[in-house]
Amino acid sequence: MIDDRPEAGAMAGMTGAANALDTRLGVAGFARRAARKVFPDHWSFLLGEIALYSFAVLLLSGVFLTLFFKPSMAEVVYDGSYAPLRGIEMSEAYASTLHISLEVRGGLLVRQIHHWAAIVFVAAIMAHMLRVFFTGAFRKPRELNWLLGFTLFTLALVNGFTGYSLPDDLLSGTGLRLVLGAVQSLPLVGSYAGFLLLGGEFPGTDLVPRLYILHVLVVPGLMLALVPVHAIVLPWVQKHTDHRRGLSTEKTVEGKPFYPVFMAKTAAFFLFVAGVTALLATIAQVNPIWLYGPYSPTAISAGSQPDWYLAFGDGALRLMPGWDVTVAGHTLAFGVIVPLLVVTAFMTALALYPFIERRLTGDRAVHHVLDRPRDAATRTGAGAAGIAFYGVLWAAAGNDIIAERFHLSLFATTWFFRAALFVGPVVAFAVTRRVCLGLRRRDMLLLKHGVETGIIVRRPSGGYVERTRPVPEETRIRLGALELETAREAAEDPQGIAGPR
Ligand code: HEM
Ligand code: HEM
Repeated sequence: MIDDRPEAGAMAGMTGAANALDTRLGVAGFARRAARKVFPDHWSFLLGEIALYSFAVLLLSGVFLTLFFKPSMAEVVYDGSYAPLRGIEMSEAYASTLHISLEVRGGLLVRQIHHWAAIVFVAAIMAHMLRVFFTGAFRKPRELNWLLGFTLFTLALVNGFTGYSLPDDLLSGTGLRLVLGAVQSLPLVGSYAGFLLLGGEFPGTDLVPRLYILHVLVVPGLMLALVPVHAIVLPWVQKHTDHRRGLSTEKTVEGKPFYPVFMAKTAAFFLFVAGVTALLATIAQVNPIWLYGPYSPTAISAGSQPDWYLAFGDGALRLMPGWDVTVAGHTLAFGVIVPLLVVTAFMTALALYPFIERRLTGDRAVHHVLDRPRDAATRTGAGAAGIAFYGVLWAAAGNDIIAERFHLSLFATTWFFRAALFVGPVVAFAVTRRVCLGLRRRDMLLLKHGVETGIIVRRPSGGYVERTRPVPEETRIRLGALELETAREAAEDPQGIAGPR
């Protein structure tokens, strides 16, 4: 019988192609297993995918920009279409970014897509990192993936900074000047590190080409190598974690197969992320460099701010008093060194958190089932303290704007943030921990007494009691009834194994 349906030809073609590939590479077995691989379904697992897809948008839009951007600090006289800057001397980098924005067809849109994608990218990474943190998904066996993720986070921050610096306008130059100042004030190595970056004295002519190579080759190359290992290979090999629900346990995962369900969903999700980024780039202006003019070492740019994700470093610098100490003829700029140390200590604690928690709790067990934040009250409190610390530094980067808009004294604002930096994390830790403990106790009460029905009955003896009904199985699983019971049983049985700590 001849199958004359229109899709029959396509199917036969695909089967033919699959056979041809299998006879050459022997991939059929793997492909079949891969297609059946199960992915758990939960909205919070999409945060990592948003990061993944905005990275793809960055790569695509970045390639377009390289076609027109000139990474050169050679001086040219502007004669483009933007009248207010005509006749002004500027670097080729700035002139070419103006050209992309104002003359290349679709150039402004792609530049804005690139910039918005960078903003969304880092926001998604942070949200994803917080979900991994608060659910304890970093515990054994995923500590390595946490470290890989942290490396990706740092690389994203570095690339955001180098990208922001490329157009060589007044704003990017001010940011660069600040970072170079910080690098140069490092004891012993500062001057050499500065020369290495600049290829001579500030501003030199090598900085933009060097940042360019970092921005389009070195850092994206490293990320391209690490992202698949982090987001695909390791979750595949170690299996994805899941929340306590349904059939998911430490040994099994409940979810949809990779093909066709997950693939269709994730492809649609990529289009959604790309679409939202393009929409943002269409309606919301970002970094209108033509308004700022070219960078000049003598110009002062007031009110300049970095992209949101680097603001915490700027805030740390703003909060520290400008203390200088001279030791054996060398000036130590504590105003810069202390904020650098604080930011480095914060980032190091973040990177090493899985190992710190393991040490403190003694929990060496393998975990595939996630915690709810309330299950680990101390960890959740520590996370809230970290957010408060970061948040204060971040907000302090806008101390001048806050002072101006709210008609406050700049000194009062700065002192407020200095105090908040010490008090905020302590309060956040104590309050969050207590809230978590309270919620956990409520869960335990529910498991012990059952669900209230509102029906009061009178006992033959005369007393009144409320009738309760058993907690539904799904809720018992979610609240961790099993874990609580095994822990209690083990604790009560002197011969039993020790309960998980
Ligand atoms: C470029 C940045 C990043 C991308 C593209 C990315 C992407 C992903 C994706 C797609 C997954 C699997 C799905 C999911 O759980 O969301 C994942 C898992 C994971 N990520 Fe990331 N991530 C990034 C950064 C980070 C950071 C900064 C951390 C933490 C410091 C981190 C820690 C983890 C861990 C521990 C897992 C395994 C979680 C599990 O199995 O439940 N990632 N990542
Ligand atoms: C982690 C990935 C990346 C991040 C976070 C990032 C971020 C940025 C940012 C914030 C800018 C300034 C945009 C502006 O002018 O307003 C920029 C510029 C630029 N980026 Fe990227 N980028 C990334 C990857 C790439 C890649 C992979 C390429 C090329 C293959 C690229 C090429 C460029 C070029 C040529 C510019 C200068 C032109 C311009 O400023 O419009 N970027 N990048």
